[in-house]
Amino acid sequence: MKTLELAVEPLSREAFAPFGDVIEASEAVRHFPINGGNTERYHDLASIEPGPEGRAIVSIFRGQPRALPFRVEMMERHPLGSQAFIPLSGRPYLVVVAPAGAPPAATDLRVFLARADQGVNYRTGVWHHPLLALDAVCDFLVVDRSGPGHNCDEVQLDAVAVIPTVA
Ligand SMILES: NC(=O)N[C@@H](O)C(=O)O
Ligand code: NI
Repeated sequence: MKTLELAVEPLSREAFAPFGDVIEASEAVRHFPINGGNTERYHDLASIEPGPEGRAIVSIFRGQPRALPFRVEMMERHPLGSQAFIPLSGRPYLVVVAPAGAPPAATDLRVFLARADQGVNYRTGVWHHPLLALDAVCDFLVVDRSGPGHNCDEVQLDAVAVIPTVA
């Protein structure tokens, strides 16, 4: 099968906007002091979409590290709800996405390197690769949907998309 190498981009709110939200305490988001000034609230960072008859739930995913270079051969989507990952283990991780809609070709994929202080929220239906932890076993807080209906579609890619070793 054909292979292609993917470029790895730094994760930013702007670059990730077609796919969902970046969850980070950035000066670019609305923030304000609470608790008498003891605490700063970085407000309303992600749109959690529990979908029809759904309920937003909080889980922890404990991911085994992926070896690089990594061969992306499949993608998935959640057609009924959003899915957010917030890193808990102080390490960077990889995010692979493609726009919602028709199943992606390997050339449609975008790869982002997320810092340990950045979470992501995949908008409903956005294609993504399952969790890609790096370097060590890492925990992630996950906010996604529980409810009736089929909420995970998987597709095999038309080519193998290789994520190179990142610095
Ligand atoms: N299957 C599952 O809950 N995990 C995936 O959705 C994922 O994006 O990691
Ligand atoms: Ni998922």
